[in-house]
Amino acid sequence: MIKIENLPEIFIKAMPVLQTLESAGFEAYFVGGSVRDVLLHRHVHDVDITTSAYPEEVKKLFEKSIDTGIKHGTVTILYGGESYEITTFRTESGYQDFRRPDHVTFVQNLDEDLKRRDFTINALAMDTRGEIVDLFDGLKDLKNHIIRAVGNPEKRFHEDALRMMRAVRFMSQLEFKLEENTEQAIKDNHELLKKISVERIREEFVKMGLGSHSRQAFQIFLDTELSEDVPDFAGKKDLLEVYPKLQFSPTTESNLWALIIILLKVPDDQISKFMRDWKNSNAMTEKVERIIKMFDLIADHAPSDYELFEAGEEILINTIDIAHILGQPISSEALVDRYMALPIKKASELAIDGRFLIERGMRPGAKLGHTLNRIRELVVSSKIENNQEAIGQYLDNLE
Ligand SMILES: Nc1ccn([C@@H]2O[C@H](COP(=O)(O)OP(=O)(O)OP(=O)(O)O)[C@@H](O)[C@H]2O)c(=O)n1
Ligand SMILES: [Mg+2]
Repeated sequence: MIKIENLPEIFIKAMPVLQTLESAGFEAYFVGGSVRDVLLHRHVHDVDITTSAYPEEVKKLFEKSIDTGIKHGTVTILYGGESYEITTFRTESGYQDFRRPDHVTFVQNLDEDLKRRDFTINALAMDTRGEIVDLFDGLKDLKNHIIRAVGNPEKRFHEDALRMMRAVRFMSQLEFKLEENTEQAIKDNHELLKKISVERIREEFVKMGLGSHSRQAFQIFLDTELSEDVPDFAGKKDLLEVYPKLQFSPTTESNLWALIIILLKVPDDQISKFMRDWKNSNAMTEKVERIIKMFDLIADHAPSDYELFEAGEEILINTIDIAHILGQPISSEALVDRYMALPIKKASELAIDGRFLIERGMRPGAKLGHTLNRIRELVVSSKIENNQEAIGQYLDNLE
């Protein structure tokens, strides 16, 4: 049996939680992503715990708990300033709608619980001594970089169709290959994805897009036809085929969307609909629209100082990145240098505000706003210095 020495701090901190459960006569293990990631020497972001104790029994053992998903056997407990999800050993039965179990059945042993998990690499458990429970050769698949469904892949995808998206997401994040039968089952069942909420699909899609092997994973996302069952992608395979052939991958969520929108040739007036179809936030939509606008602008002409200012640092960097990914010849260094040399980079850095104009006798209203904009433009393009004296002089000359 393999045993992990030198467990990361996050496990050490959680150990008393497992020990509390064990002392009360229950079994308890770390399970899922945390065990996989520690074995891969990847950062462990949270630990999930599975136990033979029923939710009510778990709650009795800890002072503070929250009923996060008590129907599904999950309680969140607070311990040592951290929160932990503790889920009772369970199987899932009766997946009428391919999404969520109709009801869960608690089971008395770990084996039954591990059997209903998605992939072999996610079906590993670790006990309080750091010993690994590996019923489905998950360790071998970890070593060989393979994503393989636990048992019958068809069954696993019928239980929860999102798992098909999780497969390509893990390919991208972990740089793993998809086992043949698992891939075939996705090809045969991709349509089940239509039953899954867009929010859940989006989460996996973004993780796939931002993983280190996103272009390879994207190819499988297309080959398996999963792409036919997500919003606005159906029938667009020829346009999306460009993605896996790109030189680089996007590194921000906004750039992932901007890139997809550019590849799909979504017209400007349809971008917000596209973003809404994917249930993106208004803030994300606005950012993506600004990046695409700047991308088009840069393709059309060398931006003025004021256009650089209006874009702002984040949009500019993202736009340069997109141009880079798409192999567009732009002088990114020169653009960044010019941006860095702008006299002001934010509207709030202007030496005057509306009050300054009012004190000089201007009445609040449209004209004041217009004057303020004009001054900002002149300051940004270095035609007036950014101080009250120089701006005052400019206003004197206007009168
Ligand atoms: N559709 C799903 C979702 C989750 N799981 C199981 O629940 C564990 C925890 O799920 P989750 O936190 O969503 O994924 P992780 O594998 O932990 O990956 P991440 O690092 O993204 O959290 C998984 O490892 C897997 O064993 C599953 O079988 N089927
Ligand atoms: Mg997890």
